Amino acid sequence: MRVICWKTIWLSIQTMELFDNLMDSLAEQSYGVIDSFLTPEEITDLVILLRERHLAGRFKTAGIGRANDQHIEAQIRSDHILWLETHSTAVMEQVFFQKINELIQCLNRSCYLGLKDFEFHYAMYPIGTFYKRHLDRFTTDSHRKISVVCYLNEDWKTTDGGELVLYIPEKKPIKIDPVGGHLVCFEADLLEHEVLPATHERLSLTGWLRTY
Ligand SMILES: O=C(O)CCC(=O)C(=O)O
Ligand SMILES: [Fe+2]
Repeated sequence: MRVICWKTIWLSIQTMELFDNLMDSLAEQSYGVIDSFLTPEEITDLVILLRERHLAGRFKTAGIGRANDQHIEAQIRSDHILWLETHSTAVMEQVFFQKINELIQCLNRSCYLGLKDFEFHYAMYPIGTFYKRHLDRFTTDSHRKISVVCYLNEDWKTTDGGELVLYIPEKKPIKIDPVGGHLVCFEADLLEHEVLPATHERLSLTGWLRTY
């Protein structure tokens, strides 16, 4: 006899509701936020992975420009990044990718975006570092449709700074605190944005949903 796990059903109904709200917000304002995309335990596991890899010297100073034409511009951005491998054997990264795949399916169903792929990197912003106002999509690569940032900052306070500022055309800029577990999505070719300096190290998973 099949046992129905009500907790699983309840959790997936909750996730669907969160995704529905995100779709509405994306359609109306070109951006959306989910407050509890990751649980505190999931954040802790991802931070452990991030720190292990950082200690192993695998992070690089982030550059600007296309993948095959990157150069470092410390006046524009000064975070350190490490790209994730899609076929990672780390369980927590696979759990994260599974959630991103569910998000992609939802976006394709509701917004007909034709998303087929994603790419993500860990980002570590040391104290006082920033990423000046920019647009994520390159003029020569139109396949990045949606920018996604998932924060990994445990116990973040508003006074710690490090806000993501979204510049929505003809509206007042929106400031978002990089609170652990929060996920922000926005249209990669539309919204200019910047990362303000923080008084604490600032951690995230940042990526793009692509049409291939
Ligand atoms: O970390 C954030 O809030 C945004 C990061 C960002 O804009 C980027 O990596 O392109
Ligand atoms: Fe960006």
